[in-house]
Amino acid sequence: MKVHKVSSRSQHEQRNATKHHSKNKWHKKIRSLDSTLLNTSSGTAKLEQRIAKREKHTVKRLKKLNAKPVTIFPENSCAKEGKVEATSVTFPHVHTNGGTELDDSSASVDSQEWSEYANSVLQNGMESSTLPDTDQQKEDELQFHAHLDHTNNRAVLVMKQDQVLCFRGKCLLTCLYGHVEVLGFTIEEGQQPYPLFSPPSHCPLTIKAFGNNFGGSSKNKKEGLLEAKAIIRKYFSSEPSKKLMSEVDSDSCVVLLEPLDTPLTRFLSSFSELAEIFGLNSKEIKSQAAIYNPVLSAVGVTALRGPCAQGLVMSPSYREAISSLLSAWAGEFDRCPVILVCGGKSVGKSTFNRHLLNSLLNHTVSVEFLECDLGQTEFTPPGCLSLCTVTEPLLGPPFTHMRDPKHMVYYGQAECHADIDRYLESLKSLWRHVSGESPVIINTMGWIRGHGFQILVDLIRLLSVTHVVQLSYGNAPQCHLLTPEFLRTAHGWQTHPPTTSTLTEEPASHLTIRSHIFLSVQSEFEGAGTSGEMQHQRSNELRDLALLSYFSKLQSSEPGPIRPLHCFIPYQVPHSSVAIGVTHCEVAPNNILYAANASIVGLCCLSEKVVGRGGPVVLSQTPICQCVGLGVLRGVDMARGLYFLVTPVSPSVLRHVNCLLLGEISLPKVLLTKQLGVDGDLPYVTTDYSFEVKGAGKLHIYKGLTRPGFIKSNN
Ligand SMILES: Nc1ncnc2c1ncn2[C@@H]1O[C@H](COP(=O)(O)OP(=O)(O)OP(=O)(O)O)[C@@H](O)[C@H]1O
Repeated sequence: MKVHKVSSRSQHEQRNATKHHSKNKWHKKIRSLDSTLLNTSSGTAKLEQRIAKREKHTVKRLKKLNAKPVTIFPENSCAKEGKVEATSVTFPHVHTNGGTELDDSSASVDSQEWSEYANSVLQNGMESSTLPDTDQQKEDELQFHAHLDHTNNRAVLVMKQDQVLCFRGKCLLTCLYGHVEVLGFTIEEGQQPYPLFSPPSHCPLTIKAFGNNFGGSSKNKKEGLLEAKAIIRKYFSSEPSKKLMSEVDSDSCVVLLEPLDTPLTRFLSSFSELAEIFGLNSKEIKSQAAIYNPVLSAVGVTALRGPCAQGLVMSPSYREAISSLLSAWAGEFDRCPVILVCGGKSVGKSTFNRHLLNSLLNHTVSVEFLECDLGQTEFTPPGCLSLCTVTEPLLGPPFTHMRDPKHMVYYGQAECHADIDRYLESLKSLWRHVSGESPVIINTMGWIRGHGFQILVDLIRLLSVTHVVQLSYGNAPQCHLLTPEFLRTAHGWQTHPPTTSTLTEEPASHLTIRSHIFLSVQSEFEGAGTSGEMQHQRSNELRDLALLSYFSKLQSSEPGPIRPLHCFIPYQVPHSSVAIGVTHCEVAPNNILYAANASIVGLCCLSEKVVGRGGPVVLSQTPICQCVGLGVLRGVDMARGLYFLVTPVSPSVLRHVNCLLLGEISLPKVLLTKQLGVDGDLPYVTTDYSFEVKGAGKLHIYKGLTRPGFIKSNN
C-alpha cells in the first residue's frame, strides 16, 4: 500500500501525541455527563432487556410436540388486584369493523377519547345493520377480539384459525397458544417474543393465525380449549371479558402484543420529520383503511382493511420459487444452496429475500446473507458490502434490523459504476468467509442493464450459485433471463465463457461449468417495478433511515431522553496512527482533511501497520479490507494532530482500526439541520457560503416535488 505524507507537523508534537495514546490509539476524554441524560424509567427497560436477550443466538425450532409450556410471567400473579376491577365489562362494539373489549379500567382512562374518535369514524361509515350479508361477513373477519391488560399495558388477542391481521405500527409479539406466521416465519407457543415493525415505507406486515395442530399431540380439542382459556386467564389479574373467552376455541391462536420501545424507535421519533414513521401512509389515510380498535392501538398496532390490507402479494411463481428453494434445503445436496436473487429496481427482491430467509429459518438455525446491493442494504449501512450470519427472522424493513456483519467492506458509494473491479474484488474477499454450512442468500442491485447485467453474470459464476431467482413484472422482459443455457455463452465484466474456475473448489484446469437452477418469478403486486413515491419510500430516504438506525446504536438501551449525535464524547485518534483515504474521487492530499470533516468514514483495518512521521497518513489507493463499522469524523485538530470520531463501534473492536475511508455516503441532513441544544449558528451548516469555492455545493433540501419525468398521466 502506498502512502503519502501530507504535512510536516513537528515530529516532537507527533511523538507526544503518539506517546500519550500509546496503549490504545482510540482514546476518549471523559467529561462529566449531564445526569438528566442518564435518567431512566424502569417500565420499558424490561421490554428492552427482553429484546436484547432475543439477539443472543437461540435455536428457534421448538416443534409443537416438544414445546415447553408457556412461561407465565410471575408479575401477573402479583398484579395489584386492587387496581383492576374484579369484573370486566364488554365495551360495546363502537364500530362495525372493530370488535373491541376493554376492561373497566381502560374504559375509565381512555373511553372519552376513544368514543369521540369512534363517533367520528361512525359518521363516515355504515352501521353494521345496513351492510349486506357478504359485507357483513367480511366485516366479521375484521373483528379483532383483543383485551387490554391495563396494569401491564399489553393486549391478548384471540384469532380464529386462518384469520389475518394486516397492520401498521410496531409491537412485540409472543405466541401464547397455537401458532402464527409473519412474513414466512412461524411463531409458536413457547417461543421468545419477536419485535414486529410495519412502517408505511413498505407493504404492511400480516399476522396469520394457524391455530393448533393436534396432529402429533395427545391432547384432544376439549383439553386444548381449556388450556387456551387457562393461558388467557393467567395474563389478567381479573377475569377477562366473557366476550373474549367466548371467542376462544381449540383451533384459535392466542397472542400477546406489547408496545415496542427501543433506542431505534426513540431516536427516529425524536425527529419531527419521522414522527409518523410507524403510522399510516397517505394512501391508507385517504382510503380510511384503519380499523378502529382501541386495544390494538394501545399497544401500537393499527389494523388495516380493504385494498390496503393485502400485505404481501404472492403470485403462483413466487410461491413455487419459495417452495422449491425450501425443498432444495430440505433435500439431498452435495453443497449448500447458494441462492442469488436478482431483478430490476423495486421489483420486490429484498422483500422476497426476507420472506425466503424467514421461511428457511423455520428449518435451519442460520442463513448466510451476502449483501451485494450498495444502495438498499439489508443489515448494514449503505455503501457497505457485507456477509452476515442471520439467526433471527426479519420482521420489518431493513432499517429496523441493522446488525453487525460477520465481515464487511466499505465501498463508499451507493452504486458501483465508478469502480466495478473493486466492487467485484470486495465481494470475492467476502465470499471467502462463507462457511458452506448454511444456505446462502445473495442480494443484488437493481442495476440489470449493460455493465450491471454483466456483473450478475460474474456473480453467478464466481460465487458458484446453485439457484438464480429472477424477478420481473409486466409483460415486457426487463432483461435477458439468466438461465443456465444463457450463461454458457454470456460475457460478464470479469468472466467469459467458458469459465475456468470458481472461487471455491474447482481447479483452474477443470473446464466443467456448474449449472444452476433457474426460477423465474413474476411480481404481481401493485406498483412492482416503480420506485415508491410516498413519504419514506424513496430510496434516498430509506438510505437515511438505515444510517439513522445505525447511529441509533449510540443511544442508551435504557429508556430516557434521546442524545443528539453531537452530545457524544468523541474518540481522539492521532493522525499518525490511522491512515486516511478517499474511495470515490481524487482529492488533493492537502485537502483531504477539509473533505473528511463532518463526514461519515468507514472504520477499516489494514493488514499493514500504519506509522506516520508527522502529519496525516494519506492512502494513494483505496484498499479492500475489513471494515468494522462507520463513524462520524466530527472534528480535526491540526495543532494536536488528532481526529475526533463518534461511533457506536465498541472500543475493543476499535483497537484494530487503523484506516479511515471517506466515501460518498453522507450524513442524513436531519442530523446536521436539527442539532438540538445549540445556540446560534449550527455547526457545519451555513447560509453564508461562497459557491465559487471549488467543490462547494449547497445542501439539497428535498421538498417532495415530483420530477417532471416521474409525473404519471391519469389518462
Ligand atoms: N410481494 C410483494 N407484495 C406486496 N408488496 C411488495 C412485494 N414485494 C415488494 N413489495 C413492496 O414493493 C416495494 C419495493 O420492494 P423491495 O424493496 O423488496 O424491492 P427491491 O427490488 O428490493 O428494490 P430495490 O431495487 O430498491 O432494492 C416495497 O415497498 C415493498 O414493501
